[in-house]
Amino acid sequence: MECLVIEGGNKLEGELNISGAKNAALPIVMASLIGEGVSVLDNIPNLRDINNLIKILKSLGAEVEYQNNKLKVNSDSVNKFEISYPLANKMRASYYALGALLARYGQAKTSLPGGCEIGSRPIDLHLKGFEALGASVSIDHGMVNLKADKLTGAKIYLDYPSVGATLNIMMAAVKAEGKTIIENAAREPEIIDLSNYLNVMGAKIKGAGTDIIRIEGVDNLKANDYTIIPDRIEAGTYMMMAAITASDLSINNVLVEHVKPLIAKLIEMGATIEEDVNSIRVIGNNQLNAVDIKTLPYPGFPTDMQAQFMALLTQAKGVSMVVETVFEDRFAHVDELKRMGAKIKIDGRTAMVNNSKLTGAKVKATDLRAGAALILAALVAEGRTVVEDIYHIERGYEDVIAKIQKIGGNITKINC
Ligand SMILES: CC(=O)N[C@H]1[C@@H](OP(=O)(O)OP(=O)(O)OC[C@H]2O[C@@H](n3ccc(=O)[nH]c3=O)[C@H](O)[C@@H]2O)O[C@H](CO)[C@@H](O)[C@@H]1O
Ligand SMILES: C=C(OP(=O)(O)O)C(=O)O
Repeated sequence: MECLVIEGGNKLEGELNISGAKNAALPIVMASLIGEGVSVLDNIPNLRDINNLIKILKSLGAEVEYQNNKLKVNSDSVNKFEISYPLANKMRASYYALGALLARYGQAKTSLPGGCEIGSRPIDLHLKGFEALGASVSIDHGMVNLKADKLTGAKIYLDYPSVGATLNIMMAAVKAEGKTIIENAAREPEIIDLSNYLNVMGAKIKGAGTDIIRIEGVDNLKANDYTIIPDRIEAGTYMMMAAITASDLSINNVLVEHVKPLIAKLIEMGATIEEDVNSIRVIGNNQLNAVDIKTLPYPGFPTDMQAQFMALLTQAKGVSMVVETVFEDRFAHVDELKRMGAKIKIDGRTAMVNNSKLTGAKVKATDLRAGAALILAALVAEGRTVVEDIYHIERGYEDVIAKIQKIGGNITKINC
């Protein structure tokens, strides 16, 4: 097993570059299967999830080359439409094969997806959407089966603005006959990124980024090249890293509008923020104030930043309240932070966080963002922290060790 070893207490300084967005890259890579021919996708982060996705694409018969953050996909050789359990259960995004394969081949079969264990994470909204477009849906022995001789546009109201359901239904609908309208759609930047890519392949999608998405079906999509947006959650994590260590960091290759909810909270806490066109400088200090947050769909405070922000709140003066509304079970990091001395009390979906002195300990990354929160806590803790189960962190943070070392953090990977 590999672990991270972090010695806390260093001030960080300098600049770092943000990688392409995992949660945009995953659906976009899968959507490359819809376009006929070869797509070259740029700014694809080198992550465990992306490498798993490449295995999935190859298992379906696609030709894939990946080098220097560029991914070339030739979708024309796809000749299988089923993803096995060991491939699907390693990641959430395996379910995007449902929308993509249904659109291009009228059939798809996959085991129910994996991903971070942060709640029950059903896919009922995805399946209702596919059914509304005319697909038959069945679940046998844990495998989801979709079949459609023909897809027809429909009006689909999502009970909740699910990111995955919006992306999946958007993919399935691009070649459906007639018009599809997705109401109460998710508005995350990753939805806009997928819509832009599908549109450069010839799709007719309007309204991505608002809660009503309109799709006019077309006969065919032709593969095209595309560059993925920067990762707002990776950017946010390094913003919190500057604040928790009371350091001065410049974070480059960020779309500032995507991290506005985080900027607002850091300013409320008393950090100094300087915004430029594509970069943000965060200057922390030792006098941060307690604040409250409630996670919400975009443009609210992102649930994918809740764990990292909670680590930061342990260093604020006073008591902060964190309410998690998106996932019903996303506080697994609390017990691990408590091992490091964090004073946090949980009541249902609410956590009360007190100012705490953190000390290094042996902890485990229970999921991706929990792992990131532990790195943040360890960088400010007294002494040495050893983080286990770091494969979760490698699902979502490209070159995390090199990036933190570059700005002066004492972090290494060991066999443990
Ligand atoms: C790969 C990826 O992009 N993952 C992101 C995506 O996950 P994911 O797409 O799984 O998240 P959703 O937006 O779908 O989930 C939000 C809520 O809706 C519920 N739900 C969802 C679908 C469904 O069919 N039925 C249902 O009840 C979920 O259980 C959850 O409580 O958006 C989340 C919310 O921003 C992020 O935390 C994840 O990092
Ligand atoms: C929850 C996350 O990922 P996934 O949906 O892939 O599990 C995340 O990126 O924080």
